[in-house]
Amino acid sequence: MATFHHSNPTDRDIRRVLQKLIIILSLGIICVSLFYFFTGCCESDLTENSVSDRPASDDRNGTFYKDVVTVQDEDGYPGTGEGSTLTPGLETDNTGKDWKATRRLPQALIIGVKKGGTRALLEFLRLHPDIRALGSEPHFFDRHYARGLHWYRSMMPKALDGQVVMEKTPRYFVTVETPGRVHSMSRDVKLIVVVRDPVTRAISDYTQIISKTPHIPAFETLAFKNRTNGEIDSLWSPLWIGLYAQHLERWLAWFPRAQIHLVSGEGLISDPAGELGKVQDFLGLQRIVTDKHFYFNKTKGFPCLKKPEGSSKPHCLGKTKGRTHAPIDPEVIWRLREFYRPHNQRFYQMAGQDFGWQ
Ligand SMILES: Nc1ncnc2c1ncn2[C@@H]1O[C@H](COP(=O)(O)OS(=O)(=O)O)[C@@H](OP(=O)(O)O)[C@H]1O
Repeated sequence: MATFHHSNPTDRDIRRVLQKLIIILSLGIICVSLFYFFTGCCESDLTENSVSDRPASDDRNGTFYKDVVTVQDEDGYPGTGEGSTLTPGLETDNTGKDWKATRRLPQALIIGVKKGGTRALLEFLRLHPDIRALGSEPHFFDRHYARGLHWYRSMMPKALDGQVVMEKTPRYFVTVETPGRVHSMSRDVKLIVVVRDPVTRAISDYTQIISKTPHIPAFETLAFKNRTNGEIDSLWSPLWIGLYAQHLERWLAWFPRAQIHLVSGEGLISDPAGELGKVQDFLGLQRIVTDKHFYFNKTKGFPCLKKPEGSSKPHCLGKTKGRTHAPIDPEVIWRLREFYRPHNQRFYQMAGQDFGWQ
């Protein structure tokens, strides 16, 4: 009787199927690895000078790390206002070379001042091809520091080698702990402050506050500790923020003067290209944003962009920028000018620059 020693055809089929499965699985693993490699998802470390980094496990354990966080901007700017959300790394690289770009900690920060013209400066700088700026205010050093540098970096837009990564959070200038924290991230970071006549700035600040909380007392009431003897309440936030010398002094304890560039808020309105030219020099960039990018919009009463980033249409800043200010008693304005005079003089001396506020 004939015997059959060769293997059962069903077993052979199973073996073939298994081999195919193993090959498909291996190919899958290789593809996924390549994808992660090229998209930069596996970047593991921070820059060398990131001394106050939290361990990645801390950041990702669900307490500190959230895929979507709520940010509260001073701005009220479309897409970045109070209660809006900011998704880590949502912005794409408009250079079309996204696969080469990585997320880095910022090399430059616009640290203030609130209502100085920080949004205008950021939007104008974004026209520069060598600048990659975060649109929203991350408030990392003042509010979200516990999330760690890993989280902060994940917020930044991807950038190519040679591009300058930056963000703006105007509150940094006045928060006591911020200079030291910024210094521990990087001692070389470039700092930009847009300063504006502190009296106009205070009124602008109050105009914003009252737009959100309409039933607060009048500016003229809040500005004084005692209206009868004319004693100014210098601790009232809209006035306290304008004590520029006091705030700058804290930054100068950590950073050399040459590392801090002061932009005139008034100049940014009257001559945006001139101020932008100086900022580009300070950042070590070619002067690419020039007067050909701006036009003066008579209806808005401010310079606007002929062609903003990612668009071919002219564009002015939103309606929360360039608001009509609340009318203030001229005598109160006069008193505030007297109050700020010595502070401004001290600030001009520290800055080595006279901003010409009355
Ligand atoms: N080009 C252009 N368009 C509109 N507004 C301009 C512009 N340049 C500077 N400014 C001034 O910017 C002021 C708002 O400042 P910030 O952007 O720093 O405000 S915020 O702190 O981010 O809320 C804003 O203050 P207000 O005029 O009080 O609204 C403007 O005076």
